[in-house]
Amino acid sequence: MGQGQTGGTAARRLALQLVEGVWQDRLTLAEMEAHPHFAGAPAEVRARAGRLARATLRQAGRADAAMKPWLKRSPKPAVRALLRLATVELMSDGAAAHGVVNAAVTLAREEHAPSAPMVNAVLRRVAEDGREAWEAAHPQRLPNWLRGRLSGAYGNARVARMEAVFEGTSPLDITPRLADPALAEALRGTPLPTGSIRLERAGQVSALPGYASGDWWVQDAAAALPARVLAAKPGERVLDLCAAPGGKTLQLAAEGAEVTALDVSESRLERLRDNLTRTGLRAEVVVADALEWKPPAPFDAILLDGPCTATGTIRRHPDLPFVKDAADIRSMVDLQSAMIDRAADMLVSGGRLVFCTCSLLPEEGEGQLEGLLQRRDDLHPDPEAVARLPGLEEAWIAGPGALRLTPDMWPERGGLDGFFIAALRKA
Ligand SMILES: C[S@@+](CC[C@H](N)C(=O)[O-])C[C@H]1O[C@@H](n2cnc3c(N)ncnc32)[C@H](O)[C@@H]1O
Repeated sequence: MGQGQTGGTAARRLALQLVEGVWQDRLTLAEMEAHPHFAGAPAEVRARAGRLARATLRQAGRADAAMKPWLKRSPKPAVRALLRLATVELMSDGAAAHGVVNAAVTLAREEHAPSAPMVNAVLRRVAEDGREAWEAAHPQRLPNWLRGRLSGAYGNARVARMEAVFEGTSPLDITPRLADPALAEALRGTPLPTGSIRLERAGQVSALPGYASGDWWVQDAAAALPARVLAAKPGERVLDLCAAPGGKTLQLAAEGAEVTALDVSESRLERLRDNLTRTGLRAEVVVADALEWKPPAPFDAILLDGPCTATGTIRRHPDLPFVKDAADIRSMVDLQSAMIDRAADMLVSGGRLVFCTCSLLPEEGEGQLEGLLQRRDDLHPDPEAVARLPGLEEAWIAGPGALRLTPDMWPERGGLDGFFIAALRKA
């Protein structure tokens, strides 16, 4: 067996472990990729395994449709994972069919020897005749815990459009430190109306022009909106209450505000500090629990990007629907409401609060806004703050002072992450 084939089987073995870890053990890709077992593999094996695992998590539904006609009975989960992985590679990777099938049979022999002949037979049929069923299949459906909630909030047709988005990969968005028309050209990117720059094919991020000099940072176009709605002014005292790894802190600091960046996670704040160093921007960094920390003085403005189910980021994190479930929602919602109250108490009279979550669930967005307006009579929606947003689209507005972004928006530009953003002012 030549070098390429050996490497190919190693990458597929690692990819199989990743998808099984997600589907069976509910481990995140980030957790597994940080583990020495994965991190110790050669870089090209890791890169290929990561790509293959993500493609499989995104398109397993299509793979099931393509192999169904040739499966006599339902295979056990580990064998199904292997069949899905190989089918996705056969149908979407352009890899030579014999190499994919041989590698899958090798992997089947290692762990599930009695299934190897079946794996061989099914994959040969898929390679020859699976294309039509693959292409005709509905994009992979979200798990029921999430699909039901999203259908209730957005309707079945819109959820189907989101599922189509979740099958594909996402472009790379960057936020410039300064508005510089030459930057998009230098990066061969497209300026977006909201101020971000979008790159269709990025390659290695750290090799791009302006990375080392800190002229920009990676941040989804939707994730860049909350800080723009807050519109920090030079010299203002601004608190970024859940700050790490710091994309929004960098935006606030780039506006010249005196920023305090607080987060409970020391390790995530390390990344924030690295980002500040690279960009040459300044912020006071505080490691603390937002619910317990007492500020020396109230703030002019606060950005609260609360912890949430992160369901708005599925197109970048295809493991997420499988590792989370409905049990995660209640505790997140309670924590967010407590943080909103804490933030409101830390504001000067007349101060601005922007609350946001990268969630698609109304409980973590629209419901939070409704709840806080019922609970508190000192916070009021600030529609003017939203109206000033560059590139604002009518379809994003979700009531006074509120924006709702979903991944099916901007289809002609390549989509964007899901977010809920509310702008408020303290009486
Ligand atoms: C959505 S992330 C923040 C992303 C960040 N704003 C950015 O733009 O890079 C939520 C953050 O909340 C932090 N967090 C969770 N519970 C917290 C608490 N009780 N106090 C402070 N931070 C907390 C997490 O560590 C996490 O970094």
